[in-house]
Amino acid sequence: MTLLDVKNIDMHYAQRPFLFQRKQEVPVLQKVSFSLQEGECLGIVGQSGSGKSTLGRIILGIERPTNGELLFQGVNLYEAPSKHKKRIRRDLQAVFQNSYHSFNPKQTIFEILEEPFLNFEHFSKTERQHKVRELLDCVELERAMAQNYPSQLSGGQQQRVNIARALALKPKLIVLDEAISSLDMILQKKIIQLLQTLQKERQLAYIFISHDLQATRFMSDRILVMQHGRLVEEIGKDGAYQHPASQQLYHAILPSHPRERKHKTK
Ligand SMILES: Nc1ncnc2c1ncn2[C@@H]1O[C@H](COP(=O)(O)OP(=O)(O)OP(=O)(O)O)[C@@H](O)[C@H]1O
Repeated sequence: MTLLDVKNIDMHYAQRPFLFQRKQEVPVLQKVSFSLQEGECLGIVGQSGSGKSTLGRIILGIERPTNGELLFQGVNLYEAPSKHKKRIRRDLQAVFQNSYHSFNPKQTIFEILEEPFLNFEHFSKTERQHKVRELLDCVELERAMAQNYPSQLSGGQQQRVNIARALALKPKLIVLDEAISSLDMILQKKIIQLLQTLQKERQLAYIFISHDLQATRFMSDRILVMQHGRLVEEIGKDGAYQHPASQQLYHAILPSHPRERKHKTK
């Protein structure tokens, strides 16, 4: 079943071309349309500045597009009455790249993870403690870590806390914007495996935004390639890269062995 329908999204920002010049409307997204099925992982790749994060913010309801429609389970995200919006906010969560900056450093991990329940549920303290323990188990973090502060955790552990927080309200879709980019290769693999397990267990859908084609390919059922604010190609799981923008991204991946690198640049 279709979870998300993105229809003809345009986004313009007012930018000053040069100092002291009058602001002009610059198109950052143009006629972006796609849909996402329940439980699907859709990758969005593109070079820096192609509009990936802007699109992610629009999907999350953080920014309103200049034109176009966004339907979440058939409900228009920007026109919905507040009761519906609250429901959509639960179902739509995000994990961003810089995990540390998304925390209040004065809160313990327990306080960070109990917050969604305080905001959206009427659980007792004991129920919240139980739920936080469940979340820590889910992302394979020690329960004792609940008493720590974010600064006492490694980057990988912080990103697990972020994923746990995103999972708290049992969402239907998580937008992962460069969510593994700041981690080393081994941690990236572990987090991808964790995300894939959670996806299967919970029928979760992901939008996996990245400039890393290799990681996105590994993670996604389908990939959309963006260039200058437009979707220029859709690639299936084992599909070939046809568009020059996709090929450029593909050729930017350095194979691990120098012999393969030589072969690839031919
Ligand atoms: N609030 C804003 N005001 C003006 N311009 C903006 C704003 N946000 C983004 N832009 C512009 O929109 C374009 C796309 O930015 P965006 O961050 O969406 O790209 P991206 O593909 O996610 O890049 P990266 O991979 O580097 O994060 C850029 O040229 C950027 O300068």
